[in-house]
This record gives sequence, C-alpha cells and structure tokens, in this order.
Amino acid sequence: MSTTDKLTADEKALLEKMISGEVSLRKIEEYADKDGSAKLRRAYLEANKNISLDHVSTYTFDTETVAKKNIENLIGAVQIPLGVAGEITIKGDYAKGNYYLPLATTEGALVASVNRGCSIITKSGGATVRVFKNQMTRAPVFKFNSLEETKDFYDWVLLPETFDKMKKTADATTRFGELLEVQPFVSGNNVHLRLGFDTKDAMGMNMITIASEAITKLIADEKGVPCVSLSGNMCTDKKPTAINAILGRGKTVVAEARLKASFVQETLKCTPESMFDANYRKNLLGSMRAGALGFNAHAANIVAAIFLACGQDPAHVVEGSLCITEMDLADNGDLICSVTMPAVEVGTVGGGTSIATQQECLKLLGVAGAGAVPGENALALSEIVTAAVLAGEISLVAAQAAGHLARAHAQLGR
Ligand SMILES: CC(C)(COP(=O)([O-])OP(=O)([O-])OC[C@H]1O[C@@H](n2cnc3c(N)ncnc32)[C@H](O)[C@@H]1OP(=O)([O-])[O-])[C@@H](O)C(=O)NCCC(=O)NCCSC(=O)C[C@@](C)(O)CC(=O)[O-]
Ligand SMILES: NC(=O)C1=CN([C@@H]2O[C@H](COP(=O)(O)OP(=O)(O)OC[C@H]3O[C@@H](n4cnc5c(N)ncnc54)[C@H](OP(=O)(O)O)[C@@H]3O)[C@@H](O)[C@H]2O)C=CC1
Repeated sequence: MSTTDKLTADEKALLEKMISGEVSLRKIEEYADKDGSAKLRRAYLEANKNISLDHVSTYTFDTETVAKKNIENLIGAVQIPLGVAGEITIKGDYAKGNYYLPLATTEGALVASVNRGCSIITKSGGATVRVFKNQMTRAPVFKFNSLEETKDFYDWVLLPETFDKMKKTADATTRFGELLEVQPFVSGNNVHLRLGFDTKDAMGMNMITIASEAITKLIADEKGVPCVSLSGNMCTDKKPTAINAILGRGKTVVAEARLKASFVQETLKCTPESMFDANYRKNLLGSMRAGALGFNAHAANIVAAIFLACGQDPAHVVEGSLCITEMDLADNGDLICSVTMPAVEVGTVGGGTSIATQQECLKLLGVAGAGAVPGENALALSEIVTAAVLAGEISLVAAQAAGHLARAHAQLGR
C-alpha cells in the first residue's frame, strides 16, 4: 500500500495542495503535526517520483522533539546496522572498567576487527587512557583598515583585562560553558580569534557559537569593529586542518596498550616485529609521503561507527581522523601500541544524544546524559572512543602484517 492510500480525506486534500504547489514541503507543518507532516512529505515524494518510501517510514523516535531540534523537512529514518565489540578493559581517569562498544556500520569485517582488538587489549591488561586537553573552539574573523589598527586590536586582545571582559560576557550566555582561552592569529589586516571553551557534557558547538557571538558584540561595542564571519575557519569545524592536529579541538586523548608477544601470535596471527614494521612503513612513512594529516590506518572507521551509534555529529569524524598510531617494541618483546587523538569532539547531552536509539547506546556505555560532575560523562566518552580506535588500529595493522586484509573482507564484507 502506498503512503497516499493510508491518508485520511483531510490529509489527501493537503496532499493535493502540495502537488499543486499551493503548500510547500516546508510549510506543511502549519497544517499538520510533525508525524503527519512527515507522512504527507513521503506521500508527495512517492507520487512525484513514482517510488515507494515504505522502509524510511519506520522509526520509533519522538517526532515532535526530533523535528524541532534535529532535522527539518523530516520524512522518516534510515537504518544502519548496529553491532557490538568487546568487552574492552579501559583504565582511564573517567572511563574505568569493562565496556561493550556499540558500532553502527555497513562495512563487513569492521566490528569483527574492533572485537579482535578489544580481545587482545583486554587479555593484555587493558588500555590506559588519558585526556591531555579539553577545549572546544570557535574562531570569528575581524577585518581592519590598516596594519596599525590590526596591531592595536591584536595587542588589546592579549590584555588580561580584555580576557576577563570576554569571559564574563561569554559565560553569561550559558549555565555550563566556560571561556578558557583566546588566541589571536593575524593575516594581513585580518585577525582570527580562536576562542577555546570547556563545554562540560555538551560537544558544545551550538553553546559556544552563541557565546562567541556575544564576544563579537562586545568587540563591536568596545572597539567599533564588526565581525566579518562568526566562523573564520580557524576553529576549525568539520574540515581537516593542521591547527586541530597541532593545538587540539574538543578532547585531546591518548590511549596505550602493551601487547604480550604470545597474545599477538595467538590472537592476531602475526608477530610484534611484523606489526612494528607494518606500522612504521604504512602509518608513518606512507602517511608522510602522502601528505596526510592523520597517521593511522582507519581511525575514522571506528569514530564514525561509534559516533553514529551514540548520536554524535558525524561530520566530526573529520577531526577524529587526525590520529597518530604508534607501535614500539619493548625490551621484553611486548608490543607497545598507542593512538594519539588530538580532536575527539563528543558530548553526552545535546545534539543527537537524546534520540531514543542513540540514548540506548550511550546507556550501554554508562555515559548517557549529564555527568554527576558536569563534564565527566563527555570526558569518559572521549576515553572510550579513543580506546575503541586503539582496538581497531591494532587489529587492522595486524591483518595487514599477516597478509589477511583481502581475505577478511572477502569473507565478511561481500
Ligand atoms: C576479520 C578478522 C578479525 C579475522 O581475524 P582472525 O584472527 O583470522 O579471526 P579468528 O576467527 O581467529 O578470531 C580472532 C578474534 O577476532 C574476532 N572475530 C573474528 N571474527 C569475528 C566475527 N565474525 N564477529 C566478531 N568477532 C570476530 C574475535 O575477537 C576473535 O576472538 P574470539 O572471539 O574467537 O576469541 C581480521 O582479519 C581483521 O581484523 N581484519 C581487518 C579487517 C578490518 O580492520 N577492516 C576495517 C576496514 S579496512 C578499511 O576500510 C580501511 C583500509 C584498509 O582501506 C585502510 C588502510 O589503508 O589501511
Ligand atoms: N551552531 C553551530 O555552528 C554548529 C552546531 N552544530 C550542532 O550543534 C549541536 C551540538 O551543540 P551543543 O551546544 O553541544 O548542544 P545543544 O545545542 O543541544 O545544547 C546543549 C545544552 O545543554 C545544556 N546542558 C545541560 N546539562 C549540561 C551539561 N552537563 N553540560 C553541558 N551542557 C549542558 C547547556 O545549556 P546552557 O548553555 O544553557 O548551559 C548546553 O548549551 C549538534 O546538533 C551539532 O550538530 C555542529 C557544528 C556547528
């Protein structure tokens, strides 16, 4: 049965108005509730394109909330298979214990691979994880008429009293966010202000965009300088950049595991030496020769899968891919593996985190919602994501060292 067949007489009359162009897809919400509007849009598209949208019509989330906060022109939902890897033992400052990792993907072999990484990490005593920096950034850009004005503004920004004023202004826009740092960057007669915030349990981009706008208004009032763009791209949001790789964005996190040689042989079917060699020539030399910003095998794979499962902004996989994977041989023959993730941008409140399926995945990790101490749930999630990346890196480097990559994907991925 097509969606049109399921419409009431009133809804059919509305559909006619959509087809005639009297009511646009966007404006249909003035005549129907969010669920009804989604249904009418599907009926319109089915008629217009002569297709069926039966499968996208199945979802369980609360349409009123989702259509208000998460999406416009809602027509339904797509389904991504969800798997689980683990348990993995994590020894972080915030994530402590054994975790099952929810991974949403369509790439066969990915969950098996992370699962294998979790298995060897856990057998070897777990992954130690530490957060080194925690600042979400927004960088508005200001234009000046002369170099004298540019330098005057730059110097003013660096005054401690200017920071105090900016902090008071920014912090007044949010109950949880806190301005931590203002870094000016100059190019000709332009100044980019990279504003760094602690956003507690929120990933924080809406929060700090509002706070940053308040700072631009303060600057307009105090210095008479209008802001050219609230984001001047030195933030840098959702683009691969050296500034994020060097200075960090969101959480900067490192995870490490020491793998016993006997476990490497047994679980990964190769040796510490072959993994060291593969990592050096592939992740370090190969990435360098390619001009990469991320020196890893597939950090983005794991970040994407866990982000989709847990309601994170999928575009932040770009920053998640800025990972350096290291493998070193210890004197006793163990393999010391680590991943350094400069920009893990995660939250446990806000964005897509409250959608029912994503909430369940966050609950599986024990980090849903606000932390008992604000910020601690998001910090725990950043440690979990980084440990998961370590598991994926160990398994994939091992598969390539053992010559098993094509075989694995032939067996599990097609
Ligand atoms: C596929 C494996 C794991 C087989 O690995 P194996 O060692 O031959 O498998 P095994 O049957 O001996 O099992 C070993 C462990 O692997 C796990 N495991 C094994 N099978 C499953 C399964 N079905 N479901 C869940 N877990 C599984 C599980 O932990 C198991 O332990 P056990 O539970 O038996 O004690 C391995 O060959 C592997 O990890 N290959 C790498 C695959 C991979 O990482 N793919 C990711 C995408 S590659 C890509 O997109 C990026 C790329 C490659 O282009 C990037 C680049 O340039 O490098
Ligand atoms: N605006 C933009 O330019 C961009 C937006 N995005 C989108 O932004 C969204 C995420 O923004 P984000 O600001 O994280 O989320 P939300 O806009 O959903 O806001 C989260 C709010 O939750 C409140 N809050 C309640 N408890 C806590 C707590 N424990 N810790 C922190 N905050 C808490 C805060 O309110 P209060 O501030 O009052 O304290 C906070 O601002 C995503 O949908 C993402 O896709 C992504 C990139 C850019």
